[in-house]
Amino acid sequence: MLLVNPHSGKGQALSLFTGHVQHMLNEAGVPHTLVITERQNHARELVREADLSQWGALVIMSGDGLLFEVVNGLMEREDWEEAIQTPLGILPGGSGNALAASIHHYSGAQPVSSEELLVSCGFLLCKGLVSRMDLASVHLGSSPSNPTRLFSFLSLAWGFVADVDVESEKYRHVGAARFTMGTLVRLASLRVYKGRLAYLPVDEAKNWEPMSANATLTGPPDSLLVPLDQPVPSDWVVVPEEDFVLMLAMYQSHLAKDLYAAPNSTLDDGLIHLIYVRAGISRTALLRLFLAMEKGTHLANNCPHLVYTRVRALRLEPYSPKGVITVDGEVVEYGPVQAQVHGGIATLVAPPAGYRPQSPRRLP
Ligand SMILES: Nc1ncnc2c1ncn2[C@@H]1O[C@H](COP(=O)(O)OP(=O)(O)OP(=O)(O)O)[C@@H](O)[C@H]1O
Repeated sequence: MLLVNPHSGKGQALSLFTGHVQHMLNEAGVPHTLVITERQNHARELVREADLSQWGALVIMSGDGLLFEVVNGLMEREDWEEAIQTPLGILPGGSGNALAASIHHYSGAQPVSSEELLVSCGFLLCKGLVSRMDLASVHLGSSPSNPTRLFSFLSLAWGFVADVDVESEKYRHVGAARFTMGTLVRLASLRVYKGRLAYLPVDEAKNWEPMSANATLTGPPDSLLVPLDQPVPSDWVVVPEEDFVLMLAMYQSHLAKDLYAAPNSTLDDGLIHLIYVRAGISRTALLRLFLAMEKGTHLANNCPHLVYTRVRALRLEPYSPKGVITVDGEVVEYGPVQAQVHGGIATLVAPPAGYRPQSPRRLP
């Protein structure tokens, strides 16, 4: 099933699909049914109810937001454990296209233009290789006794990055350049975000009483988390600083096509790559970090304000009453939030680790 959001990106997803990918699928003998999404949550409802045995894969042609709906629709099903093993595919039709860029990168290919990225993802779709993908379970807790849980395949952001993501929506007509424009605008009014950040380092992962053992939540138990109204367990690290410029948790390599934010990440490493920038960084140094992020060299920049660490779970408690938190680029309820990674629970149409593309052969 190929779900196309006709409004994604610059509003050309359907013509991009028919112009670049459809004939590739036909030539590769990949039968597909096109579903044009009609509204927000259409895809989520559709996959929640669908007879999944009919489909070899669920592929979306949109930005990451439509895949976010599909993942959460699958995880809301009674048979979530089986449902989330349905191979998921992505064709870049948005302006960010973080997962598509990550898959392209994992395939060993060099960075390319937006249209070439679409062709590359179409080609990988025709090949049909599948891999495991991590998901993070994210709890949003303005009401700690009844937290909302959702599943994320890409990122959790607060502060500078989340603000830029939301504020740059108005520049979406320029495509991927919207993030550069948004970054420059926000740099001009750089601010400090106050809150408490804590995390479970990779080596400390110990299981606690499963949090989702209550019957109301579908999905795997979050054995590393305790309820949001309780202090974090003793083996967590509480970051001493409470003034930040940004917090970014990534489970894939790219935050957008040209933002190679977590260069050490792989599709199913079972890790959250946590990056935070402490307050006190100058505008110039922050700009330098974002410029370096295009090449993925920002972590080697020796920036004293930047901290990078690999974790299994984290908790963020923002102090300011208003603000923006994004999950996979989508704005979610603002307030305390915690997450834990579930290694490799989803399946993605993407080449496995170590895959190297064959050099093109000339047809006889
Ligand atoms: N026909 C539709 N009309 C309006 N909204 C839709 C429609 N189909 C899907 N949506 C919604 O559009 C939202 C944005 O989609 P998505 O993130 O995939 O694309 P995008 O916003 O163009 O991508 P990007 O954020 O990279 O620019 C999704 O949350 C989805 O629910």
